[in-house]
Amino acid sequence: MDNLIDIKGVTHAYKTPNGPLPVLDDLNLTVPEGEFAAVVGPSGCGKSTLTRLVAGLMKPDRGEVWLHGELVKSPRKTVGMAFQNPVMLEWRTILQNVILPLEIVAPSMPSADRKARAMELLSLVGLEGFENKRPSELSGGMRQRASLCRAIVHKPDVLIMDEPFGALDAFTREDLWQTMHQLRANEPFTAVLITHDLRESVYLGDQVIVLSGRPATTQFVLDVGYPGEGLRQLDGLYTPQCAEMLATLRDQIRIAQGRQPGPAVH
Ligand SMILES: Nc1ncnc2c1ncn2[C@@H]1O[C@H](COP(=O)(O)OP(=O)(O)OP(=O)(O)O)[C@@H](O)[C@H]1O
Repeated sequence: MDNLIDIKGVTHAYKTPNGPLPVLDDLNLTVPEGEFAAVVGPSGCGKSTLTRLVAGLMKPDRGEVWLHGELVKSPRKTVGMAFQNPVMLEWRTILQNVILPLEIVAPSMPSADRKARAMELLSLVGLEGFENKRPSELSGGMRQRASLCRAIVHKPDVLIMDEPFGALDAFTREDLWQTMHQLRANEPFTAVLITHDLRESVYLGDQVIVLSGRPATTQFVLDVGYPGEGLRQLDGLYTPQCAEMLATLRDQIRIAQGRQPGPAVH
């Protein structure tokens, strides 16, 4: 499998009034095409910075970011993004919000095709019938569903998500995890998910990348062998196999925070 994302020796420091703040240090990371990478690490270690570099919104001081065999030098249209608080345009309907990336990336696409593509995704995530509502008429979970549709409507090379489920209640979050799997089953894509939730990282990720404390480097990579076949089931999170993966990740986070690993979980 080819690597869709290849991050090679990336080092970056922000310029601040108190001098440079080193954030990433010789970070290497690869995500094969079609894989879902979850990135976890201590608060403030540089996770969001990493997403900005992959999207081409910033350039690293040193090192290279490659997407689909091309060196990233500027913002990429072929990246889809979703954040904790979806930014929706209130003067547009949900359907018009979802269509927006197509207007930018595929201006010559007939409007009936744009609409059909957006409706296909909206019905997949259970929002059929809400397409003519305004964003403020939807719940937070519904808005996030619509925002995921908008992030992949133009079939981006990679979907980057920065804590997209962080502001949702636990039940809605688990619903959205399942929606994420349905979207991938329908139309496989490569994804990078930043999260603070280790269960989420194991439920959604094919690999979980643990970043060290700032300046961050890749400290540990867990290959997730999720129990069961086909679409992942939430019950799988309560198996000994998942408990062990979660214990490993918890230990790695403690190490990244400069603390002692915890006692073994049985
Ligand atoms: N534009 C900027 N200028 C200066 N410092 C910045 C800038 N953006 C981020 N930082 C600092 O860089 C460090 C890493 O920030 P970043 O947002 O990448 O971390 P994070 O791991 O995503 O954080 P969190 O887990 O809290 O969301 C933080 O200390 C932050 O304050």
